[in-house]
Amino acid sequence: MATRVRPRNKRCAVIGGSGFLGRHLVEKLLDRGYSVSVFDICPSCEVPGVTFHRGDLCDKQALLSALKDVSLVFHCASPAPGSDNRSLFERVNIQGTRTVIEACIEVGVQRLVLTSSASVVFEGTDIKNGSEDLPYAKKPIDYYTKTKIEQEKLVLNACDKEKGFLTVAIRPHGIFGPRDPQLVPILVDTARRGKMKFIIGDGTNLVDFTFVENVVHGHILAAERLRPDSPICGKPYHITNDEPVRFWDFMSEVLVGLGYDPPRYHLPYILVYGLALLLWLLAVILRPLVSFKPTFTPMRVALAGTHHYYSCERAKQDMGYKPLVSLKEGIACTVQSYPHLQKGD
Ligand SMILES: NC(=O)C1=CN([C@@H]2O[C@H](COP(=O)(O)OP(=O)(O)OC[C@H]3O[C@@H](n4cnc5c(N)ncnc54)[C@H](OP(=O)(O)O)[C@@H]3O)[C@@H](O)[C@H]2O)C=CC1
Ligand SMILES: CC(C)CCC[C@@H](C)[C@H]1CC[C@H]2C3=C(CC[C@]12C)[C@@]1(C)CCC(=O)C[C@@H]1CC3
Repeated sequence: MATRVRPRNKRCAVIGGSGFLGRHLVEKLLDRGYSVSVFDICPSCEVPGVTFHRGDLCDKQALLSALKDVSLVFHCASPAPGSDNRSLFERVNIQGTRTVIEACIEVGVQRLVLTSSASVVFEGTDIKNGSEDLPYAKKPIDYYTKTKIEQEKLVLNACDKEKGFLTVAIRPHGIFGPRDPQLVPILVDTARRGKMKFIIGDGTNLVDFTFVENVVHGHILAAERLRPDSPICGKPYHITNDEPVRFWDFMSEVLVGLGYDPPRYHLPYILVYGLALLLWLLAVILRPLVSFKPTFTPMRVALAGTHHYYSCERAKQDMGYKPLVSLKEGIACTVQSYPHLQKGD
């Protein structure tokens, strides 16, 4: 069978393309006529039509061969936030991202789109309709956030119109959707262990949850608008569903959709946060002897008990972004994609 040769600007690579967001992105890029290579440490990307390169993004030689002939790179690889492994985060998100930038420049990649996170400005206190002008968190709550900040700075500072290397960072928040390995599975696991009975705080805190297809849409718009004359070069952009929702209403809707009871009883935020800090400290101290991972980490408790929603006005203005799927549709689609997590299964 003859293979169609695509123009270089339609040849892209997705680093982290086997992951949750990465794989949705790969599928949409293929639909839009891109030829796609995936570079990932995890070998689970079996999407037909994709060239798969297995490797660690800290390995420059492996990257150089995977990025040959590619003009556009999406970097959406990261260790999972729950891993709480400082050296892994530093190695992959900081040193690894440096390596990605060097490799891109060496092989002549012209555009690099980073998946950052809106959490780079989150310090555990309320953020209401936060814009991209908010400063980076001075005291990030965890190593994931700390290294995502450094990663974003590296990518945005590497933007160089003279050298023809353009970069942009997309900051999604609370991504959910089919095949998400985090939000719904952790929620259901917590419910199955009988720990989802409590609302942390008064339950009125508003947050952003963003359906994965909207996040993908934001990435592709950014990539296609990344030209030397564009205002988006070297800048970060929030991508959300633009429908802040009460954290506990969202959790309840997902739980009820899957057949579980919603949480009912209230616990004071400060008490739960203090307990989570204590548990985290215990886990660190006891790590040489026993390994246990608390469900209620300080970061999760902070996310569950504060306002954190962001304005995506800038993405609307500069790249014509508009969410394609509403929160209601996104939740329905997500719930029905997890038949195995339904109560009783
Ligand atoms: N999920 C969310 O709510 C949000 C996510 N983000 C960001 O979006 C991006 C994608 O997240 P998501 O899809 O949820 O995460 P996933 O864990 O599903 O995907 C990340 C992928 O990167 C791979 N990876 C990890 N380390 C390396 C490495 N050293 N070299 C090559 N590949 C590696 C992972 O493999 P393995 O599974 O084997 O580790 C995985 O396949 C991340 O950058 C994350 O920080 C931002 C905001 C919110
Ligand atoms: C146990 C319950 C209190 C909470 C269960 C749900 C949580 C697992 C998720 C709710 C908000 C999510 C979230 C992220 C991970 C999963 C949650 C904590 C991120 C930390 C993922 C990475 C990011 O960049 C930011 C996300 C914010 C929201």
